Amino acid sequence: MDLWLVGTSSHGILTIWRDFDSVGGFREFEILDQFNTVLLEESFSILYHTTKTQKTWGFRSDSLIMSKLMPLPEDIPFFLAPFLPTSSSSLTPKRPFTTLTYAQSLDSRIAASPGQRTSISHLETKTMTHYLRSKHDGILIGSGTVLADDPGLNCRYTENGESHGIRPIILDPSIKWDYKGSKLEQLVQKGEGLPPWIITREVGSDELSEAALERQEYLKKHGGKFLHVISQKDGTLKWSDVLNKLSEEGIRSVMIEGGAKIINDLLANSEELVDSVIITIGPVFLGSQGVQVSPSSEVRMKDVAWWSGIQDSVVCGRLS
Ligand SMILES: NC(=O)C1=CN([C@@H]2O[C@H](COP(=O)(O)OP(=O)(O)OC[C@H]3O[C@@H](n4cnc5c(N)ncnc54)[C@H](OP(=O)(O)O)[C@@H]3O)[C@@H](O)[C@H]2O)C=CC1
Ligand SMILES: Nc1nc(O)c(N)c(N[C@@H]2O[C@H](COP(=O)(O)O)[C@@H](O)[C@H]2O)n1
Repeated sequence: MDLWLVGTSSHGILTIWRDFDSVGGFREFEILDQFNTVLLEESFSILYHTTKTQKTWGFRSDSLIMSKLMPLPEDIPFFLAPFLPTSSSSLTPKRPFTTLTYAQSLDSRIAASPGQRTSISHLETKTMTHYLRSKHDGILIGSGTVLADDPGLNCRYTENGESHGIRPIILDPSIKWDYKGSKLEQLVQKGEGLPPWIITREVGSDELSEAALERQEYLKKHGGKFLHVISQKDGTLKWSDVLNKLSEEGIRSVMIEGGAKIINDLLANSEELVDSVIITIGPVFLGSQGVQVSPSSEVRMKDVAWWSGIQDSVVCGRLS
């Protein structure tokens, strides 16, 4: 369990840091998030009163309930509209409408180091991400991301009080990730998320490790599903096959969030598979140890539009 430190700045913004080395107290801090204090949930109120007096306070991560999202900036729906799936998207069953979307630093990194969950987006653009989730049937990430981030992959944006169930889809060909005990499982148990689908390569059960078979059984028992795709000679899966499989399963739109391997592959090779690209850019340099987005060759975007908010900018476009 991590220790957390909370403090307010003079202009009333609550900042949450995570103890970096977990030993010897708070020596180095990773700034996790900044919340406008009025947006905090009830459970934060004690912390809020404590921090209001400029004191700091340590608490345990299991008592950290995520803040509510911010109100969505009014101009965001209009700005994003040309890049979103519509009700007539993907009526042809070949593949879903596919949005590639992620948050990056100024030096094109999506995490501070491999395997480290790193907050780049401001609460405002995080809210935009949840709005995007509300417009898609599925959200896809790779095994590297699920293992590093233990993400929630649900949609917390509500419209007229209605919530949207988005299907978490994980490209995990060798079933490395364990659903048991994950944040995703906790959300499903609370009725705040859907059980995930796992895309694996089509192999006989004798080719899977004992641990992978156990993970598979557990998830199947708890509402998850495995989608098998025939791999190429090098063991990788063709994106057209992956998307085709999702389409067969009724997914009409999917947002692909990462990580780096997946983003780099799709940017380099898949202009005919990706309909929109939506990138949040946060004002931070994550440094040369960071996980880099940089496709193997030049890629240009067309139909480009920019939006700027409190802290971040967002660029949307299509691959040319
Ligand atoms: N800032 C942001 O918006 C985001 C940041 N991230 C960060 O990205 C990092 C993870 O990135 P990365 O390590 O590159 O991992 P990825 O999430 O891209 O997963 C890579 C793995 O996915 C599987 N995979 C990918 N493509 C294929 C394919 N075509 N066929 C078969 N399997 C495939 C492979 O799994 P296997 O090895 O099991 O065969 C591969 O090793 C994390 O630190 C995370 O925090 C992630 C998403 C968004
Ligand atoms: N939009 C965005 N901004 C960041 O700063 C991020 N680090 C990410 N990461 C992606 O979001 C997933 C986490 O989602 P939950 O909030 O846990 O549902 C993570 O797995 C990355 O795909 N995104």
